[in-house]
Amino acid sequence: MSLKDTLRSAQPESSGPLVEVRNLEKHFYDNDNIIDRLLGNGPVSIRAVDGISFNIHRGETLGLVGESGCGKSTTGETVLRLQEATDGSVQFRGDRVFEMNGDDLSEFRRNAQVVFQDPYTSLDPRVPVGQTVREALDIHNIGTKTERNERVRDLLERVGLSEDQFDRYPSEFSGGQRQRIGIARALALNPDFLVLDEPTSALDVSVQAQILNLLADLQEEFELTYLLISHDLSVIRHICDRVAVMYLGEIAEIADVDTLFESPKHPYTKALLESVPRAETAERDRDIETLQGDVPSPRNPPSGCRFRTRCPEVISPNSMDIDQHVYRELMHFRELVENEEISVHKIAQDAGISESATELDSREQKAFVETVKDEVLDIELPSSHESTVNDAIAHLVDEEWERAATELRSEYESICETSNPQLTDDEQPVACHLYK
Ligand SMILES: Nc1ncnc2c1ncn2[C@@H]1O[C@H](COP(=O)(O)OP(=O)(O)OP(=O)(O)O)[C@@H](O)[C@H]1O
Repeated sequence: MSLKDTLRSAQPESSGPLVEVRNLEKHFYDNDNIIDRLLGNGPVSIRAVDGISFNIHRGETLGLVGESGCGKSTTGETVLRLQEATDGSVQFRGDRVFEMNGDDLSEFRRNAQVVFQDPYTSLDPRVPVGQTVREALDIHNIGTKTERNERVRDLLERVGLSEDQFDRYPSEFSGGQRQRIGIARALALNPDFLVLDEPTSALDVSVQAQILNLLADLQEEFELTYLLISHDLSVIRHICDRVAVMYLGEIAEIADVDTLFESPKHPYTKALLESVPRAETAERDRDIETLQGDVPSPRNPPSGCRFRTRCPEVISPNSMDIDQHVYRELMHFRELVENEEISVHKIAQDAGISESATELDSREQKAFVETVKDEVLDIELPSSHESTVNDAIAHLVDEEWERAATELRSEYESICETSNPQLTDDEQPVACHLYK
């Protein structure tokens, strides 16, 4: 039996998705060392991946897209069991990956490989590239050394290098060539499944398309299944069949690639698409609603829908007649009150209230309220909302934070804050209260 046949026979066929991810969680912990414990600091969890589910079908490319820090790489590494999951399950060809050991685990490691982002750091500068590509064959003790070297030479040619580059060192290759070596290394054991973690983002734009085309050709030739992680929507569009959009450890939307680009549902997907620069002049001048601010910290994610602090379509309470911009400002204001982040003393000074005043007369009270509105609430408040907001602000004079917050909450709380939407169970699953 040839070495290729040996590798091929290890892969029995079965029906169903190749990879099934269910409620996957990966939390990291800060303040978890002995010094922190001695100082009495409790561990703080970082919810990098917080309960995500998706399938990857045989032969397809599923894209995982989202801003930096939303948990894409942690997802890829946890699916491959390079990181230990906190909870949830991954099935590969129907077998539970987190329960594998011995031969099962070794078989899974042969079948599920990774290509990393940075071809500069992922190759050992002291090892000739042929040896690097051969390493996995050596570890799994596959074939004779001559057969292994022959396979490596084949692979180098297949990824667009030449077999006589076997004994060269990584420093002798360009970035694109090094990524080709990384791909050859990932293919050595004839895997079924590759996680491609930002495979082109460290490369020059001119080389990116060549690597993506190579990945597409290899997928067809070797019937590969890909999970492609990228923050770059043009890369996603170029190569993916379906796309899962990730935000702060959760999945916001899953759709096939054309549907996602032509009719996105989730406000986050829409904002991501809007933030891509357009080539056409007419399009360049459009009124772009880009993403405001940064992704909140996964140490303390927002309640309810995680995107609601940046969402342009937050749902206001039933039948409230209020402009979206005003509503978001009021939500932000309430958060400042809840977190006691308004400098009451400075505002009292700015309002001309004497430090020694124990009780304010109605003129001072009014001046305080107006100064808070001027300095903190950066909007023209419609008259129908004046009295609720003024009453709440008046409580801040006596630093009655909770009372002020309760009044604002009772009037302005949104379902987007109180309930975390789950992915719908339909053709284009989306996790947003607008699509119940
Ligand atoms: N080993 C770790 N210890 C603590 N926190 C971590 C660790 N690895 C990742 N994180 C945190 O988990 C969150 C998700 O990180 P991750 O790298 O998975 O995101 P990403 O979407 O791949 O972003 P990027 O594109 O920047 O790599 C981030 O807040 C990150 O700081």
